[in-house]
Amino acid sequence: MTLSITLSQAKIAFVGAGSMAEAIVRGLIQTEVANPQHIYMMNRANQDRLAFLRSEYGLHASCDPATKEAYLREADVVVLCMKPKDVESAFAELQPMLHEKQLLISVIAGLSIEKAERLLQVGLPIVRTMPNTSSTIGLGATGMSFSSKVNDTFKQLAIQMFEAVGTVTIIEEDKLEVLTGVSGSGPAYVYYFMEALIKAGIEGGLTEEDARQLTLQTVLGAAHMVKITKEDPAELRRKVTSPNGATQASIEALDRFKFTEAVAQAVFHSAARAKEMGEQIAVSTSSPVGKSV
Ligand SMILES: NC(=O)C1=CN([C@@H]2O[C@H](COP(=O)(O)OP(=O)(O)OC[C@H]3O[C@@H](n4cnc5c(N)ncnc54)[C@H](OP(=O)(O)O)[C@@H]3O)[C@@H](O)[C@H]2O)C=CC1
Ligand SMILES: O=C(O)[C@@H]1CCC=N1
Repeated sequence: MTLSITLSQAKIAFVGAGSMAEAIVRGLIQTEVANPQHIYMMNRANQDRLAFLRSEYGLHASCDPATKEAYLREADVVVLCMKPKDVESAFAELQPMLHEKQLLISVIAGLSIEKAERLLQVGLPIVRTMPNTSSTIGLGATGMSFSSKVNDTFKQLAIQMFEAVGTVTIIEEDKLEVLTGVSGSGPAYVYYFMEALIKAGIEGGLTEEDARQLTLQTVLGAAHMVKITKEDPAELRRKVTSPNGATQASIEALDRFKFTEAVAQAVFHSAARAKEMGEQIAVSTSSPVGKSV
Protein backbone atom coordinates (compact mmCIF):
# COMPACT_ATOMS: atom_id res chain seq x y z
CA MET A 1 0.00 0.00 0.00
CA THR A 2 1.40 3.40 -0.98
CA LEU A 3 1.14 6.49 1.15
CA SER A 4 -1.15 8.14 -1.35
CA ILE A 5 -3.75 5.35 -1.64
CA THR A 6 -7.33 6.49 -1.37
CA LEU A 7 -10.42 4.57 -0.36
CA SER A 8 -11.56 4.35 -3.98
CA GLN A 9 -8.24 2.67 -4.87
CA ALA A 10 -8.07 0.39 -1.84
CA LYS A 11 -9.22 -3.21 -2.10
CA ILE A 12 -11.48 -3.79 0.88
CA ALA A 13 -12.38 -7.31 2.01
CA PHE A 14 -15.27 -7.84 4.42
CA VAL A 15 -15.11 -11.09 6.38
CA GLY A 16 -18.74 -11.50 7.41
CA ALA A 17 -21.55 -10.33 5.16
CA GLY A 18 -24.32 -9.65 7.66
CA SER A 19 -26.21 -6.52 8.66
CA MET A 20 -23.26 -4.48 9.92
CA ALA A 21 -21.07 -5.28 6.91
CA GLU A 22 -23.89 -4.36 4.55
CA ALA A 23 -24.59 -1.12 6.43
CA ILE A 24 -20.97 -0.02 5.92
CA VAL A 25 -20.77 -1.21 2.31
CA ARG A 26 -24.01 0.46 1.36
CA GLY A 27 -22.80 3.76 2.77
CA LEU A 28 -19.40 3.47 1.06
CA ILE A 29 -21.01 2.81 -2.31
CA GLN A 30 -23.80 5.37 -2.02
CA THR A 31 -21.38 8.13 -1.11
CA GLU A 32 -19.07 6.94 -3.92
CA VAL A 33 -16.01 6.96 -1.68
CA ALA A 34 -15.37 3.31 -2.50
CA ASN A 35 -15.54 1.53 -5.81
CA PRO A 36 -17.87 -1.53 -5.69
CA GLN A 37 -15.43 -3.39 -7.93
CA HIS A 38 -12.85 -3.04 -5.14
CA ILE A 39 -15.17 -4.42 -2.46
CA TYR A 40 -14.99 -8.15 -1.65
CA MET A 41 -17.50 -9.72 0.74
CA MET A 42 -17.36 -13.21 2.16
CA ASN A 43 -19.33 -15.27 4.59
CA ARG A 44 -19.36 -18.82 5.87
CA ALA A 45 -22.03 -20.46 3.73
CA ASN A 46 -25.09 -18.31 2.94
CA GLN A 47 -25.09 -18.25 -0.90
CA ASP A 48 -28.44 -16.45 -1.20
CA ARG A 49 -27.12 -13.60 0.86
CA LEU A 50 -24.03 -13.30 -1.35
CA ALA A 51 -26.13 -13.37 -4.53
CA PHE A 52 -28.27 -10.55 -3.11
CA LEU A 53 -25.20 -8.47 -2.24
CA ARG A 54 -23.70 -8.98 -5.69
CA SER A 55 -26.86 -7.95 -7.51
CA GLU A 56 -27.74 -5.08 -5.17
CA TYR A 57 -24.31 -3.43 -5.02
CA GLY A 58 -22.28 -4.77 -7.97
CA LEU A 59 -19.48 -5.96 -5.68
CA HIS A 60 -17.61 -9.27 -5.45
CA ALA A 61 -18.95 -11.83 -2.98
CA SER A 62 -18.08 -15.44 -2.35
CA CYS A 63 -17.97 -18.22 0.22
CA ASP A 64 -15.78 -20.46 -1.92
CA PRO A 65 -12.57 -21.11 0.07
CA ALA A 66 -10.14 -20.57 -2.82
CA THR A 67 -11.86 -17.36 -3.93
CA LYS A 68 -11.95 -16.07 -0.37
CA GLU A 69 -8.26 -16.78 0.01
CA ALA A 70 -7.55 -14.78 -3.16
CA TYR A 71 -9.71 -11.89 -1.89
CA LEU A 72 -7.86 -11.83 1.42
CA ARG A 73 -4.35 -12.05 0.07
CA GLU A 74 -5.02 -9.17 -2.36
CA ALA A 75 -6.84 -6.90 0.07
CA ASP A 76 -5.38 -3.62 1.34
CA VAL A 77 -7.99 -3.42 4.09
CA VAL A 78 -9.66 -6.38 5.83
CA VAL A 79 -12.82 -5.63 7.81
CA LEU A 80 -13.86 -8.23 10.37
CA CYS A 81 -17.65 -8.39 10.64
CA MET A 82 -18.48 -11.73 12.24
CA LYS A 83 -20.20 -12.27 15.60
CA PRO A 84 -17.95 -12.54 18.67
CA LYS A 85 -18.82 -16.23 19.01
CA ASP A 86 -17.35 -16.90 15.55
CA VAL A 87 -14.12 -14.98 16.09
CA GLU A 88 -11.98 -17.84 17.32
CA SER A 89 -12.58 -20.16 14.38
CA ALA A 90 -12.65 -17.34 11.81
CA PHE A 91 -9.34 -15.89 13.05
CA ALA A 92 -7.63 -19.28 13.00
CA GLU A 93 -8.63 -19.61 9.36
CA LEU A 94 -7.74 -16.01 8.48
CA GLN A 95 -4.37 -15.92 10.14
CA PRO A 96 -2.25 -17.58 7.39
CA MET A 97 -3.66 -15.25 4.72
CA LEU A 98 -3.03 -11.90 6.36
CA HIS A 99 0.17 -9.91 6.10
CA GLU A 100 1.74 -6.92 7.79
CA LYS A 101 1.09 -4.47 4.96
CA GLN A 102 -2.67 -4.76 5.36
CA LEU A 103 -4.89 -2.72 7.63
CA LEU A 104 -7.25 -4.72 9.81
CA ILE A 105 -10.49 -3.10 10.93
CA SER A 106 -12.69 -4.84 13.48
CA VAL A 107 -16.32 -3.98 14.23
CA ILE A 108 -16.59 -6.85 16.71
CA ALA A 109 -18.14 -5.86 20.03
CA GLY A 110 -15.84 -6.41 22.99
CA LEU A 111 -12.82 -7.75 21.10
CA SER A 112 -9.78 -5.86 22.37
CA ILE A 113 -6.90 -4.91 20.10
CA GLU A 114 -4.55 -6.86 22.34
CA LYS A 115 -6.63 -10.04 22.02
CA ALA A 116 -6.99 -9.62 18.25
CA GLU A 117 -3.19 -9.30 18.01
CA ARG A 118 -2.69 -12.45 20.08
CA LEU A 119 -5.26 -14.38 18.04
CA LEU A 120 -3.83 -13.37 14.69
CA GLN A 121 -0.13 -13.54 15.53
CA VAL A 122 0.51 -11.21 12.58
CA GLY A 123 1.92 -7.79 13.40
CA LEU A 124 -0.50 -5.83 11.27
CA PRO A 125 -2.05 -2.51 12.30
CA ILE A 126 -5.52 -2.81 13.86
CA VAL A 127 -8.36 -0.32 14.06
CA ARG A 128 -11.05 -1.28 16.57
CA THR A 129 -14.40 0.29 15.84
CA MET A 130 -17.93 0.29 17.18
CA PRO A 131 -20.32 1.51 14.47
CA ASN A 132 -24.10 1.30 14.50
CA THR A 133 -26.74 0.25 12.00
CA SER A 134 -27.69 3.82 11.07
CA SER A 135 -24.55 3.67 8.91
CA THR A 136 -26.92 2.10 6.37
CA ILE A 137 -28.32 5.55 5.59
CA GLY A 138 -25.15 7.53 6.22
CA LEU A 139 -26.20 8.57 9.73
CA GLY A 140 -24.08 6.14 11.71
CA ALA A 141 -22.08 7.00 14.81
CA THR A 142 -18.78 5.11 15.02
CA GLY A 143 -16.33 4.97 17.89
CA MET A 144 -12.74 4.19 16.92
CA SER A 145 -9.40 3.28 18.56
CA PHE A 146 -6.05 2.51 16.96
CA SER A 147 -3.29 0.06 17.76
CA SER A 148 0.19 1.56 18.06
CA LYS A 149 1.04 0.16 14.61
CA VAL A 150 -1.57 2.24 12.78
CA ASN A 151 0.22 5.01 10.87
CA ASP A 152 -1.33 8.32 9.84
CA THR A 153 -2.22 7.10 6.35
CA PHE A 154 -4.16 4.16 7.73
CA LYS A 155 -5.78 6.34 10.41
CA GLN A 156 -7.04 8.70 7.71
CA LEU A 157 -8.23 5.77 5.59
CA ALA A 158 -10.21 4.27 8.48
CA ILE A 159 -11.67 7.65 9.45
CA GLN A 160 -12.62 8.37 5.83
CA MET A 161 -14.26 4.96 5.55
CA PHE A 162 -16.52 5.45 8.55
CA GLU A 163 -17.12 9.16 7.90
CA ALA A 164 -18.62 8.00 4.61
CA VAL A 165 -21.38 6.41 6.69
CA GLY A 166 -21.76 8.95 9.50
CA THR A 167 -19.68 10.50 12.29
CA VAL A 168 -16.45 9.18 13.81
CA THR A 169 -15.43 9.61 17.43
CA ILE A 170 -11.81 8.72 18.21
CA ILE A 171 -11.69 7.43 21.75
CA GLU A 172 -9.41 5.57 24.19
CA GLU A 173 -9.91 1.87 23.78
CA ASP A 174 -11.08 1.36 27.36
CA LYS A 175 -14.08 3.64 26.63
CA LEU A 176 -15.29 1.58 23.66
CA GLU A 177 -17.54 -0.63 25.79
CA VAL A 178 -19.48 2.26 27.29
CA LEU A 179 -19.63 3.78 23.80
CA THR A 180 -21.18 0.47 22.70
CA GLY A 181 -23.82 0.99 25.39
CA VAL A 182 -24.57 4.51 24.17
CA SER A 183 -24.35 4.44 20.36
CA GLY A 184 -23.75 0.82 19.30
CA SER A 185 -26.87 -0.48 21.01
CA GLY A 186 -28.46 2.98 21.13
CA PRO A 187 -30.62 2.70 18.01
CA ALA A 188 -32.39 -0.25 19.67
CA TYR A 189 -33.40 1.91 22.66
CA VAL A 190 -34.81 4.55 20.33
CA TYR A 191 -36.78 1.92 18.40
CA TYR A 192 -37.98 0.40 21.69
CA PHE A 193 -39.12 3.84 22.84
CA MET A 194 -40.91 4.33 19.52
CA GLU A 195 -42.61 0.95 19.84
CA ALA A 196 -43.81 1.95 23.31
CA LEU A 197 -45.05 5.36 22.15
CA ILE A 198 -46.95 3.83 19.22
CA LYS A 199 -48.47 1.19 21.50
CA ALA A 200 -49.58 3.79 24.06
CA GLY A 201 -51.09 5.95 21.31
CA ILE A 202 -53.09 3.01 20.01
CA GLU A 203 -54.18 2.08 23.53
CA GLY A 204 -55.37 5.67 23.96
CA GLY A 205 -57.51 5.44 20.81
CA LEU A 206 -55.30 6.61 17.90
CA THR A 207 -55.26 4.57 14.70
CA GLU A 208 -52.10 2.56 14.20
CA GLU A 209 -51.23 4.64 11.15
CA ASP A 210 -51.61 7.93 13.01
CA ALA A 211 -49.72 6.64 16.08
CA ARG A 212 -46.81 5.54 13.86
CA GLN A 213 -46.67 8.74 11.82
CA LEU A 214 -46.91 10.99 14.90
CA THR A 215 -44.22 8.99 16.71
CA LEU A 216 -41.84 9.04 13.76
CA GLN A 217 -42.21 12.76 13.18
CA THR A 218 -41.82 13.46 16.90
CA VAL A 219 -38.55 11.52 17.19
CA LEU A 220 -37.24 12.94 13.93
CA GLY A 221 -38.20 16.50 14.91
CA ALA A 222 -36.73 16.21 18.39
CA ALA A 223 -33.39 14.84 17.09
CA HIS A 224 -33.21 17.59 14.47
CA MET A 225 -34.02 20.22 17.12
CA VAL A 226 -31.00 19.11 19.16
CA LYS A 227 -28.80 19.13 16.08
CA ILE A 228 -29.99 22.37 14.49
CA THR A 229 -30.54 24.58 17.55
CA LYS A 230 -27.43 23.12 19.29
CA GLU A 231 -29.34 23.58 22.53
CA ASP A 232 -28.93 21.15 25.36
CA PRO A 233 -31.62 18.42 25.37
CA ALA A 234 -32.46 19.41 28.96
CA GLU A 235 -33.12 23.00 27.82
CA LEU A 236 -35.26 21.86 24.90
CA ARG A 237 -37.20 19.61 27.28
CA ARG A 238 -37.80 22.56 29.60
CA LYS A 239 -39.32 24.49 26.66
CA VAL A 240 -41.86 21.73 26.10
CA THR A 241 -42.67 21.48 29.79
CA SER A 242 -45.14 24.18 30.79
CA PRO A 243 -45.28 24.63 34.57
CA ASN A 244 -47.95 22.34 35.95
CA GLY A 245 -48.91 21.39 32.39
CA ALA A 246 -49.37 18.11 30.55
CA THR A 247 -45.67 17.44 29.93
CA GLN A 248 -44.79 18.07 33.55
CA ALA A 249 -47.31 15.38 34.45
CA SER A 250 -45.75 12.97 31.95
CA ILE A 251 -42.15 13.65 33.01
CA GLU A 252 -43.13 13.10 36.63
CA ALA A 253 -44.64 9.77 35.59
CA LEU A 254 -41.39 8.83 33.80
CA ASP A 255 -39.46 9.78 36.94
CA ARG A 256 -41.75 7.67 39.13
CA PHE A 257 -40.97 4.73 36.82
CA LYS A 258 -37.24 5.57 37.02
CA PHE A 259 -36.76 6.39 33.33
CA THR A 260 -33.26 7.86 33.75
CA GLU A 261 -32.11 4.93 35.85
CA ALA A 262 -33.55 2.46 33.32
CA VAL A 263 -31.61 4.10 30.47
CA ALA A 264 -28.39 4.11 32.52
CA GLN A 265 -28.89 0.43 33.31
CA ALA A 266 -29.41 -0.30 29.60
CA VAL A 267 -26.11 1.44 28.74
CA PHE A 268 -24.12 -0.26 31.50
CA HIS A 269 -25.56 -3.71 30.79
CA SER A 270 -24.72 -3.35 27.11
CA ALA A 271 -21.17 -2.28 28.03
CA ALA A 272 -20.78 -5.16 30.47
CA ARG A 273 -22.08 -7.70 27.97
CA ALA A 274 -19.76 -6.36 25.24
CA LYS A 275 -16.81 -6.74 27.62
CA GLU A 276 -17.96 -10.21 28.60
CA MET A 277 -18.31 -11.32 24.96
CA GLY A 278 -14.78 -10.10 24.30
CA GLU A 279 -13.44 -11.92 27.35
CA GLN A 280 -15.19 -15.12 26.33
CA ILE A 281 -13.21 -15.27 23.11
CA ALA A 282 -10.51 -17.77 23.94
CA VAL A 283 -6.95 -17.45 22.71
CA SER A 284 -5.51 -20.83 21.95
CA THR A 285 -1.74 -20.99 21.48
CA SER A 286 -2.14 -23.86 19.03
CA SER A 287 -4.48 -22.09 16.60
CA PRO A 288 -5.02 -24.28 13.56
CA VAL A 289 -3.29 -22.74 10.55
CA GLY A 290 -3.36 -23.41 6.85
CA LYS A 291 -7.11 -24.01 6.63
CA SER A 292 -9.23 -22.12 4.14
CA VAL A 293 -11.56 -19.35 5.32
N1 LIG B 1 -25.70 -5.22 14.35
C1 LIG B 1 -25.27 -4.14 14.99
O1 LIG B 1 -26.04 -3.22 15.34
C2 LIG B 1 -23.82 -3.99 15.30
C3 LIG B 1 -22.95 -5.06 15.21
N2 LIG B 1 -21.64 -4.91 15.52
C4 LIG B 1 -20.75 -6.05 15.42
O2 LIG B 1 -20.75 -6.49 14.08
C5 LIG B 1 -20.47 -7.88 14.04
C6 LIG B 1 -21.41 -8.54 13.06
O3 LIG B 1 -22.73 -8.34 13.51
P1 LIG B 1 -23.96 -8.49 12.51
O4 LIG B 1 -23.61 -7.92 11.19
O5 LIG B 1 -25.14 -7.96 13.24
O6 LIG B 1 -24.02 -10.10 12.39
P2 LIG B 1 -24.75 -11.01 11.30
O7 LIG B 1 -25.16 -12.24 12.01
O8 LIG B 1 -25.75 -10.22 10.56
O9 LIG B 1 -23.56 -11.38 10.29
C7 LIG B 1 -22.48 -12.18 10.66
C8 LIG B 1 -21.76 -12.59 9.39
O10 LIG B 1 -20.56 -13.26 9.75
C9 LIG B 1 -20.39 -14.36 8.85
N3 LIG B 1 -19.43 -15.31 9.40
C10 LIG B 1 -19.48 -16.02 10.53
N4 LIG B 1 -18.37 -16.78 10.65
C11 LIG B 1 -17.60 -16.52 9.58
C12 LIG B 1 -16.34 -17.00 9.11
N5 LIG B 1 -15.65 -17.91 9.81
N6 LIG B 1 -15.86 -16.52 7.94
C13 LIG B 1 -16.56 -15.62 7.22
N7 LIG B 1 -17.76 -15.12 7.61
C14 LIG B 1 -18.27 -15.58 8.76
C15 LIG B 1 -21.79 -14.90 8.68
O11 LIG B 1 -21.87 -15.75 7.56
P3 LIG B 1 -23.03 -16.87 7.39
O12 LIG B 1 -24.32 -16.14 7.35
O13 LIG B 1 -22.70 -17.55 6.09
O14 LIG B 1 -22.90 -17.76 8.59
C16 LIG B 1 -22.54 -13.57 8.50
O15 LIG B 1 -22.40 -13.12 7.16
C17 LIG B 1 -20.58 -8.41 15.46
O16 LIG B 1 -19.30 -8.74 15.96
C18 LIG B 1 -21.19 -7.26 16.24
O17 LIG B 1 -20.65 -7.19 17.55
C19 LIG B 1 -21.12 -3.70 15.85
C20 LIG B 1 -21.91 -2.60 15.93
C21 LIG B 1 -23.33 -2.65 15.71
O1 LIG C 1 -25.90 -6.37 20.20
C1 LIG C 1 -24.70 -6.46 19.90
O2 LIG C 1 -23.96 -7.26 20.47
C2 LIG C 1 -24.12 -5.56 18.83
C3 LIG C 1 -23.14 -4.59 19.40
C4 LIG C 1 -23.83 -3.27 19.42
C5 LIG C 1 -25.02 -3.47 18.63
N1 LIG C 1 -25.15 -4.70 18.28
